[in-house]
Amino acid sequence: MRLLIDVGNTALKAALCQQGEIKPCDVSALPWRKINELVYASVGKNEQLNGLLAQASAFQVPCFEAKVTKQLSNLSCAYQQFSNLGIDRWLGLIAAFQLWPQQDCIVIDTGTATTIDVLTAQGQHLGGWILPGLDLMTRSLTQNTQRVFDDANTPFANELGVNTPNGLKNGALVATLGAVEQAKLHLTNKKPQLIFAGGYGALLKAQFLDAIYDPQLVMKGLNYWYELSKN
Ligand SMILES: CC(C)(COP(=O)(O)O)[C@@H](O)C(=O)NCCC(=O)O
Ligand SMILES: [K+]
Repeated sequence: MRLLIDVGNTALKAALCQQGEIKPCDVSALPWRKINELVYASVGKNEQLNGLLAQASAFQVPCFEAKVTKQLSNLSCAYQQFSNLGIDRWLGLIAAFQLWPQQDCIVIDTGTATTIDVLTAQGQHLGGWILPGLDLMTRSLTQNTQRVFDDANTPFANELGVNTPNGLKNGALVATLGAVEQAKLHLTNKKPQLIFAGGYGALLKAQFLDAIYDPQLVMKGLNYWYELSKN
């Protein structure tokens, strides 16, 4: 059994992989005796991760950290300084390339930040953008203005705002949707596969026809990274 750990800036996510099946799990009750290896990716320092690595070594479970490389199988990274690319973005690209081969893809991962990455059918990562996540956008305004306020019960909607919380939330949503539309312009294929992941992935996916929401995209990418890298 393989333990997969994805550390973002907001949350640490864990999953157990057995016979290719990836299931989210709770790190407070791990079957350590059944875990053969721990594979992890982290975009920043994390005390909880350090605790898990310490437990792994206590149970003699080998640990492997995923890193960005310029090339991985036929996938190539757009960044010259490839180690500066967020590992979560690289893992999302690996998963997209494995799951939608020969297809132009746009990978949108909404977490603390919303990242957008453009990938050609040939495995060429063209690059992408880093936006504040939806909550970061709304919080930055409510915390830095006197009269913009939010309302927890107001949904994000792709509509004109007719009150302050609407204007705030819908603005964050349409700014993000607009960036996805802009990403499409960088592909000659007008119907790329849109793949959403992360906290607001389902919300964003619902705004597009034929888009995919895969909450386990980064975890699948982490698993593929390990399979592709260990050989
Ligand atoms: C942009 C990110 C913070 C997103 O991470 P997350 O929202 O999952 O915490 C992460 O991909 C990152 O640290 N990127 C490094 C800079 C770059 O990708 O160019
Ligand atoms: K993330």
